[in-house]
Amino acid sequence: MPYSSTDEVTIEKSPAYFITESVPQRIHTMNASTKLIVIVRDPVTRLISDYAQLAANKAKKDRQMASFEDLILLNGRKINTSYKAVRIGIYAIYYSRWTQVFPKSQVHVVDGDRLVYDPYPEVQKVEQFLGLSHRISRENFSYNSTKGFFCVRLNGTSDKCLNESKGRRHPQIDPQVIQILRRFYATHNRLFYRLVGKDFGWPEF
Ligand SMILES: Nc1ncnc2c1ncn2[C@@H]1O[C@H](COP(=O)(O)OS(=O)(=O)O)[C@@H](OP(=O)(O)O)[C@H]1O
Repeated sequence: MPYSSTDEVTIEKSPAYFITESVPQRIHTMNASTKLIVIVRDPVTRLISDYAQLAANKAKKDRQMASFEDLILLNGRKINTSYKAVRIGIYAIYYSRWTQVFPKSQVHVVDGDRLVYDPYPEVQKVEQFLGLSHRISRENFSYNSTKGFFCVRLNGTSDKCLNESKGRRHPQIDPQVIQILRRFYATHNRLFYRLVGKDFGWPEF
């Protein structure tokens, strides 16, 4: 990480840090005052998004992906917990790991579902958490109906949207499989809500 001067905040983003066991202690050893931000979304949607991303990457190489159901279910009914993308959604495991090393006051959890449909309040909370004065306003977000997402408006006119690899169309999944997944994640989600002190309201059925 580069050094920051007193009027700078250095930000680094690595999604895999959240789940990698060795990372919390290594970051703490590097700088114990580091502030951590994690963006979470309904783990079922996260899992489908993960699958859509892998399928899109395979399609680019003219390769086909196994079906979602074949990957996440054993014998068509039981959740395959050895599938990495399934385990990533058990946020309580990873959050506990981080908060054994860092105080909870240094870990901010962003509601990723809300970040999509109403980004401003989530971004405001991040400014506050980082101790920054409020510079971002509602006018800095404009809804792009073609993309179906908010984009960032910087100088009043030009919009910066995320590229097409973000916000892909998700595949249709059998509602029964969704139900099995929702039941599987429900207990883990409730534990996560307790640990964070916030109910994200992810569907359980
Ligand atoms: N404004 C805006 N525009 C487009 N997409 C948005 C936006 N805000 C949040 N998102 C959601 O970000 C999801 C992609 O996040 P990733 O997990 O791939 O991000 S990363 O791995 O940390 O880079 C991506 O998930 P998918 O919809 O599954 O692609 C989006 O839902």
